[in-house]
Amino acid sequence: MSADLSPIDKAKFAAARRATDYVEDGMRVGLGTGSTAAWLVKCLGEMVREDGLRLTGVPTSSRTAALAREVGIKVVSLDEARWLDLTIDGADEYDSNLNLIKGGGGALLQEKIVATASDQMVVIADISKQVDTLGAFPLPVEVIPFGWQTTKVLIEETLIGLDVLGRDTSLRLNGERPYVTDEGNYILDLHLNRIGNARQLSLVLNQIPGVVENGLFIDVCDAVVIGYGDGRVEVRDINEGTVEESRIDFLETENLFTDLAD
Ligand SMILES: O=C[C@H](O)[C@H](O)[C@H](O)COP(=O)(O)O
Repeated sequence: MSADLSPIDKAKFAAARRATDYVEDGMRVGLGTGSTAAWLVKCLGEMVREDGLRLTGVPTSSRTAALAREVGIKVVSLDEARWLDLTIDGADEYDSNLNLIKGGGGALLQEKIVATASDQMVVIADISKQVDTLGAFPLPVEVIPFGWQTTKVLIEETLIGLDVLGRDTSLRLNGERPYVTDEGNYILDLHLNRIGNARQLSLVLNQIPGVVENGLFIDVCDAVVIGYGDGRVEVRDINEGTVEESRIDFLETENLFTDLAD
Protein backbone atom coordinates (compact mmCIF):
# COMPACT_ATOMS: atom_id res chain seq x y z
CA MET A 1 0.00 0.00 0.00
CA SER A 2 1.41 3.34 -0.98
CA ALA A 3 2.43 5.36 2.04
CA ASP A 4 1.51 8.52 0.16
CA LEU A 5 -2.19 7.86 0.25
CA SER A 6 -4.18 9.24 3.13
CA PRO A 7 -6.56 7.11 5.24
CA ILE A 8 -9.43 9.03 3.65
CA ASP A 9 -8.28 8.03 0.15
CA LYS A 10 -8.00 4.44 1.30
CA ALA A 11 -11.51 4.65 2.74
CA LYS A 12 -12.88 6.04 -0.52
CA PHE A 13 -11.08 3.37 -2.51
CA ALA A 14 -12.42 0.62 -0.21
CA ALA A 15 -16.01 1.85 -0.64
CA ALA A 16 -15.64 2.18 -4.41
CA ARG A 17 -14.02 -1.23 -4.77
CA ARG A 18 -16.78 -2.92 -2.75
CA ALA A 19 -19.46 -1.13 -4.76
CA THR A 20 -18.19 -2.72 -7.97
CA ASP A 21 -19.82 -5.92 -6.64
CA TYR A 22 -23.15 -4.35 -7.61
CA VAL A 23 -22.10 -4.13 -11.25
CA GLU A 24 -23.04 -7.08 -13.46
CA ASP A 25 -21.97 -7.82 -17.01
CA GLY A 26 -23.98 -5.88 -19.59
CA MET A 27 -25.36 -3.31 -17.16
CA ARG A 28 -26.07 0.34 -17.93
CA VAL A 29 -24.59 2.24 -14.99
CA GLY A 30 -24.81 5.87 -13.93
CA LEU A 31 -21.34 7.09 -13.00
CA GLY A 32 -21.22 9.67 -10.20
CA THR A 33 -19.02 12.70 -9.79
CA GLY A 34 -16.42 13.61 -7.17
CA SER A 35 -13.31 12.16 -5.59
CA THR A 36 -15.01 8.97 -4.32
CA ALA A 37 -16.81 8.35 -7.60
CA ALA A 38 -13.50 8.84 -9.43
CA TRP A 39 -12.15 5.76 -7.62
CA LEU A 40 -15.20 3.84 -8.77
CA VAL A 41 -14.72 4.87 -12.39
CA LYS A 42 -11.06 3.82 -12.23
CA CYS A 43 -11.97 0.44 -10.69
CA LEU A 44 -14.64 -0.17 -13.33
CA GLY A 45 -12.25 0.83 -16.09
CA GLU A 46 -9.80 -1.75 -14.80
CA MET A 47 -12.55 -4.41 -14.86
CA VAL A 48 -13.43 -3.46 -18.45
CA ARG A 49 -9.82 -3.60 -19.60
CA GLU A 50 -8.61 -6.61 -17.63
CA ASP A 51 -11.71 -8.78 -17.13
CA GLY A 52 -13.69 -7.91 -20.26
CA LEU A 53 -16.61 -6.48 -18.27
CA ARG A 54 -19.23 -5.18 -20.71
CA LEU A 55 -20.47 -1.94 -19.30
CA THR A 56 -22.26 1.09 -20.62
CA GLY A 57 -21.66 4.18 -18.50
CA VAL A 58 -23.77 7.30 -18.24
CA PRO A 59 -21.61 10.00 -16.64
CA THR A 60 -23.10 12.68 -14.38
CA SER A 61 -20.65 15.42 -15.38
CA SER A 62 -18.18 16.39 -18.07
CA ARG A 63 -15.37 15.54 -15.62
CA THR A 64 -16.63 12.01 -15.11
CA ALA A 65 -17.24 11.58 -18.84
CA ALA A 66 -13.61 12.48 -19.56
CA LEU A 67 -12.30 10.10 -16.88
CA ALA A 68 -14.56 7.25 -17.97
CA ARG A 69 -13.41 7.53 -21.58
CA GLU A 70 -9.80 7.73 -20.43
CA VAL A 71 -10.06 4.45 -18.51
CA GLY A 72 -11.83 2.62 -21.35
CA ILE A 73 -15.50 2.68 -20.32
CA LYS A 74 -18.07 2.98 -23.11
CA VAL A 75 -19.89 6.24 -22.51
CA VAL A 76 -23.37 7.13 -23.75
CA SER A 77 -25.81 9.91 -22.89
CA LEU A 78 -28.81 9.29 -20.66
CA ASP A 79 -31.08 9.78 -23.65
CA GLU A 80 -29.25 7.00 -25.48
CA ALA A 81 -29.42 4.68 -22.49
CA ARG A 82 -32.97 5.76 -21.53
CA TRP A 83 -33.05 3.82 -18.27
CA LEU A 84 -30.26 2.52 -16.06
CA ASP A 85 -29.79 -0.60 -14.00
CA LEU A 86 -27.78 1.16 -11.36
CA THR A 87 -26.14 4.44 -10.39
CA ILE A 88 -23.18 4.63 -8.03
CA ASP A 89 -22.23 8.06 -6.72
CA GLY A 90 -20.65 9.87 -3.79
CA ALA A 91 -22.41 12.18 -1.35
CA ASP A 92 -21.60 15.13 0.86
CA GLU A 93 -23.86 13.89 3.67
CA TYR A 94 -26.11 10.89 4.30
CA ASP A 95 -28.45 10.31 7.24
CA SER A 96 -29.90 7.12 8.75
CA ASN A 97 -32.73 7.10 6.18
CA LEU A 98 -30.13 7.41 3.41
CA ASN A 99 -31.37 10.86 2.48
CA LEU A 100 -28.51 12.87 1.06
CA ILE A 101 -26.95 16.22 0.41
CA LYS A 102 -25.11 16.24 -2.89
CA GLY A 103 -23.63 18.86 -5.17
CA GLY A 104 -20.43 19.83 -3.38
CA GLY A 105 -18.73 19.28 -6.72
CA GLY A 106 -21.42 21.17 -8.62
CA ALA A 107 -22.91 18.16 -10.42
CA LEU A 108 -26.18 17.80 -8.50
CA LEU A 109 -28.52 18.38 -11.44
CA GLN A 110 -27.21 15.68 -13.74
CA GLU A 111 -26.63 13.45 -10.71
CA LYS A 112 -30.25 13.70 -9.61
CA ILE A 113 -31.62 13.12 -13.12
CA VAL A 114 -29.39 10.08 -13.62
CA ALA A 115 -30.06 8.60 -10.15
CA THR A 116 -33.81 9.03 -10.62
CA ALA A 117 -33.61 7.21 -13.95
CA SER A 118 -32.01 4.16 -12.31
CA ASP A 119 -33.47 0.98 -10.84
CA GLN A 120 -31.05 1.30 -7.95
CA MET A 121 -28.83 4.02 -6.49
CA VAL A 122 -25.84 3.17 -4.33
CA VAL A 123 -23.84 5.80 -2.48
CA ILE A 124 -20.15 5.31 -1.76
CA ALA A 125 -18.64 7.31 1.09
CA ASP A 126 -16.26 7.42 3.98
CA ILE A 127 -17.69 7.66 7.48
CA SER A 128 -17.12 11.44 7.68
CA LYS A 129 -20.20 11.87 5.44
CA GLN A 130 -22.52 10.31 8.02
CA VAL A 131 -24.75 12.73 9.98
CA ASP A 132 -27.67 12.49 12.39
CA THR A 133 -29.40 15.43 10.72
CA LEU A 134 -28.64 16.85 7.29
CA GLY A 135 -27.49 20.44 6.96
CA ALA A 136 -23.99 20.94 8.37
CA PHE A 137 -22.74 20.77 4.77
CA PRO A 138 -23.99 23.83 2.84
CA LEU A 139 -26.93 22.82 0.64
CA PRO A 140 -26.17 23.52 -3.05
CA VAL A 141 -29.04 24.95 -5.09
CA GLU A 142 -28.62 25.27 -8.86
CA VAL A 143 -30.18 28.47 -10.22
CA ILE A 144 -30.62 30.06 -13.63
CA PRO A 145 -28.12 32.94 -14.12
CA PHE A 146 -30.93 35.28 -15.24
CA GLY A 147 -32.08 37.18 -12.15
CA TRP A 148 -30.02 35.04 -9.80
CA GLN A 149 -29.84 37.82 -7.17
CA THR A 150 -33.63 37.99 -7.10
CA THR A 151 -33.79 34.21 -6.80
CA LYS A 152 -31.32 34.43 -3.90
CA VAL A 153 -33.58 36.90 -2.06
CA LEU A 154 -36.62 34.72 -2.72
CA ILE A 155 -34.79 31.72 -1.29
CA GLU A 156 -33.73 33.68 1.80
CA GLU A 157 -37.31 34.87 2.37
CA THR A 158 -38.62 31.34 1.94
CA LEU A 159 -36.16 29.99 4.52
CA ILE A 160 -37.64 32.28 7.22
CA GLY A 161 -40.71 30.06 7.53
CA LEU A 162 -38.81 26.78 7.58
CA ASP A 163 -37.23 24.53 10.18
CA VAL A 164 -33.57 25.42 9.60
CA LEU A 165 -30.95 26.86 11.95
CA GLY A 166 -28.99 29.12 9.59
CA ARG A 167 -30.15 31.21 6.65
CA ASP A 168 -27.00 32.59 5.01
CA THR A 169 -26.69 32.01 1.30
CA SER A 170 -23.67 32.53 -0.91
CA LEU A 171 -22.98 32.41 -4.61
CA ARG A 172 -20.41 29.73 -5.38
CA LEU A 173 -17.36 31.24 -7.03
CA ASN A 174 -14.64 30.01 -9.32
CA GLY A 175 -11.91 32.52 -8.51
CA GLU A 176 -13.62 35.87 -8.78
CA ARG A 177 -16.31 34.73 -11.20
CA PRO A 178 -19.44 32.70 -10.56
CA TYR A 179 -18.95 28.95 -10.70
CA VAL A 180 -20.81 27.70 -13.78
CA THR A 181 -22.28 24.19 -13.89
CA ASP A 182 -22.21 21.83 -16.87
CA GLU A 183 -25.71 23.11 -17.67
CA GLY A 184 -24.56 26.74 -17.67
CA ASN A 185 -26.19 27.61 -14.34
CA TYR A 186 -24.97 29.10 -11.05
CA ILE A 187 -24.95 27.52 -7.61
CA LEU A 188 -26.13 29.13 -4.39
CA ASP A 189 -24.83 27.41 -1.24
CA LEU A 190 -27.31 27.55 1.64
CA HIS A 191 -25.66 27.55 5.07
CA LEU A 192 -28.49 26.03 7.07
CA ASN A 193 -26.53 24.13 9.77
CA ARG A 194 -29.50 21.89 10.48
CA ILE A 195 -32.38 20.91 8.19
CA GLY A 196 -35.40 19.92 10.29
CA ASN A 197 -37.62 18.77 7.41
CA ALA A 198 -35.58 17.95 4.33
CA ARG A 199 -38.53 16.73 2.26
CA GLN A 200 -40.46 19.97 2.82
CA LEU A 201 -37.39 22.11 2.14
CA SER A 202 -36.69 20.32 -1.13
CA LEU A 203 -40.26 20.77 -2.36
CA VAL A 204 -40.42 24.44 -1.36
CA LEU A 205 -37.07 25.33 -2.93
CA ASN A 206 -37.99 23.73 -6.24
CA GLN A 207 -41.16 25.85 -6.44
CA ILE A 208 -39.17 29.10 -6.55
CA PRO A 209 -38.83 30.47 -10.09
CA GLY A 210 -35.17 30.51 -11.05
CA VAL A 211 -34.35 27.40 -9.02
CA VAL A 212 -33.48 24.49 -11.27
CA GLU A 213 -32.82 21.83 -8.63
CA ASN A 214 -31.48 21.44 -5.12
CA GLY A 215 -28.95 19.02 -3.65
CA LEU A 216 -31.34 17.15 -1.34
CA PHE A 217 -31.81 13.56 -2.53
CA ILE A 218 -34.86 12.26 -0.67
CA ASP A 219 -35.89 8.59 -1.04
CA VAL A 220 -33.47 8.18 -3.95
CA CYS A 221 -30.65 6.16 -2.38
CA ASP A 222 -31.09 2.40 -1.83
CA ALA A 223 -27.81 1.54 -0.14
CA VAL A 224 -24.69 3.18 1.19
CA VAL A 225 -21.26 1.56 1.06
CA ILE A 226 -19.09 3.03 3.79
CA GLY A 227 -15.35 2.58 3.52
CA TYR A 228 -12.78 2.94 6.32
CA GLY A 229 -9.09 3.70 6.10
CA ASP A 230 -8.16 0.22 7.40
CA GLY A 231 -10.07 -1.54 4.62
CA ARG A 232 -13.28 -2.28 6.53
CA VAL A 233 -16.45 -1.79 4.53
CA GLU A 234 -20.02 -1.61 5.74
CA VAL A 235 -23.00 -1.88 3.38
CA ARG A 236 -26.32 -0.57 4.66
CA ASP A 237 -29.31 -1.45 2.50
CA ILE A 238 -32.39 0.62 3.35
CA ASN A 239 -34.84 -1.63 1.45
CA GLU A 240 -33.58 -4.91 2.87
CA GLY A 241 -32.91 -3.38 6.28
CA THR A 242 -29.55 -5.16 6.34
CA VAL A 243 -26.05 -4.16 7.39
CA GLU A 244 -23.19 -6.24 5.97
CA GLU A 245 -19.57 -5.94 6.92
CA SER A 246 -16.60 -7.03 4.86
CA ARG A 247 -13.01 -6.02 4.26
CA ILE A 248 -10.97 -4.92 1.29
CA ASP A 249 -7.54 -6.51 1.52
CA PHE A 250 -5.20 -3.68 0.60
CA LEU A 251 -2.33 -6.14 0.21
CA GLU A 252 -4.26 -8.09 -2.43
CA THR A 253 -5.29 -4.92 -4.22
CA GLU A 254 -1.97 -3.16 -3.78
CA ASN A 255 -1.05 -3.18 -7.45
CA LEU A 256 -4.49 -2.10 -8.51
CA PHE A 257 -4.67 0.54 -5.83
CA THR A 258 -1.32 2.10 -6.63
CA ASP A 259 -1.94 1.90 -10.39
CA LEU A 260 -5.27 3.63 -10.00
CA ALA A 261 -3.86 6.28 -7.72
CA ASP A 262 -1.84 7.72 -10.60
O1 LIG B 1 -21.39 17.43 -7.15
C1 LIG B 1 -20.71 16.56 -6.65
C2 LIG B 1 -21.24 15.34 -6.04
O2 LIG B 1 -22.50 15.43 -5.47
C3 LIG B 1 -20.27 14.52 -5.22
O3 LIG B 1 -20.69 13.21 -5.33
C4 LIG B 1 -20.18 14.91 -3.77
O4 LIG B 1 -19.82 16.27 -3.67
C5 LIG B 1 -19.16 14.05 -2.99
O5 LIG B 1 -17.89 14.26 -3.53
P1 LIG B 1 -16.59 13.59 -2.87
O6 LIG B 1 -16.70 12.13 -3.11
O7 LIG B 1 -15.45 14.22 -3.59
O8 LIG B 1 -16.61 13.96 -1.42
